[in-house]
Amino acid sequence: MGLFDLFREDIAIDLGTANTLIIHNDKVVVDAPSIVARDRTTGKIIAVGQQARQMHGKTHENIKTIRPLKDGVIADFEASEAMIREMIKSIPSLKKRLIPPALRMVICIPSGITEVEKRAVRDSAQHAGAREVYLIHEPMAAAIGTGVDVQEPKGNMIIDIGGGTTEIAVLALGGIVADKSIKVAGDVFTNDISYYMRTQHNLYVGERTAEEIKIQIGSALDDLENGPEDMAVQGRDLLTGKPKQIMVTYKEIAKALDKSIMRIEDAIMEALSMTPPELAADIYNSGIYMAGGGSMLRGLDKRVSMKTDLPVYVAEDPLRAVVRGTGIALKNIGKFNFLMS
Ligand SMILES: Nc1ncnc2c1ncn2[C@@H]1O[C@H](COP(=O)(O)OP(=O)(O)OP(=O)(O)O)[C@@H](O)[C@H]1O
Repeated sequence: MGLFDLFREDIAIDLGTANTLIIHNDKVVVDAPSIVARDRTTGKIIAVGQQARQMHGKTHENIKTIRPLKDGVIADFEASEAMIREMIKSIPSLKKRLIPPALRMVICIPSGITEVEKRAVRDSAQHAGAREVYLIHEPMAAAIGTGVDVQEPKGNMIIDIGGGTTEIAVLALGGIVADKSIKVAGDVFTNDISYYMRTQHNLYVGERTAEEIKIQIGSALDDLENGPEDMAVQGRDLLTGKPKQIMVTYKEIAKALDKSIMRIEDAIMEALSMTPPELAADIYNSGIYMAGGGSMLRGLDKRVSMKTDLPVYVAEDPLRAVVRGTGIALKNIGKFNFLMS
């Protein structure tokens, strides 16, 4: 270990549209919503993560809550930099250091990202204190985090359904052979539910409520073996303006999400059709891996399996697969040639 190593700390970041996760010393030390609250008058950041999320949708005119990332990429540079900085500051094991450490970071980025968007991630990290920044494509990180050996001469298909993007990639020999990225993922599902509530029930629900509905009773199939119980949903009646409650079934949510899921299915079919035949044969044998929070939607694995006639495996703890993979990449910086410095 060199002298420099004593002052260096390594962290892996999954900078997501919905959630940001950080691994330090093999442990997930940050797992928080990607939200920042800013005071409009002073311009100061007053809260990030969970605390900012609690304010989301409930702010008065002096406070603004911002989601710094949109569709997997940085939409508000200043807010994302502040968010990264505050989240790093909150890591208990780093707080103890008398001298601020030189940070080496591995950050994952969507595969369809432009050079300008890549630059924004790198700059945000550097402004937040990183000395060395390495980037890794999200599907690669998701595959590693799911336990796939990405270096072997064998094709593997991974689908990462996050908040802003669904990334579908065929990986072999440490590289991405075919990929398709679409902006249909968890956030669109949430919007579909809000739209359904407004148009079918005249009920205006906020983003948080729509997301709760998705998590509690969301489904990709309208016929589940053990379907969830109906859910009581409160919001504002669009006709009378009064607060109101209605009961919602999972079958209704399956209907609300159907079109968006069809777009994901189409993207998967397109990625499969771009796959070279030898790798297609491998995928036929090994099936498809799914990760990301969106993959937790009830029945989605079954629906993709029915569409592709392939077995589908959902990662253990899908919300953490990407950061787990990023953490493994961090430990193997010298070994993994697909890490971009
Ligand atoms: N049980 C669940 N069922 C359905 N969706 C879920 C569930 N739990 C979380 N989600 C959704 O998963 C999404 C977040 O997933 P994830 O943290 O993997 O995304 P992200 O990495 O922040 O986004 P991106 O990769 O697009 O930048 C959110 O839209 C959230 O509502």
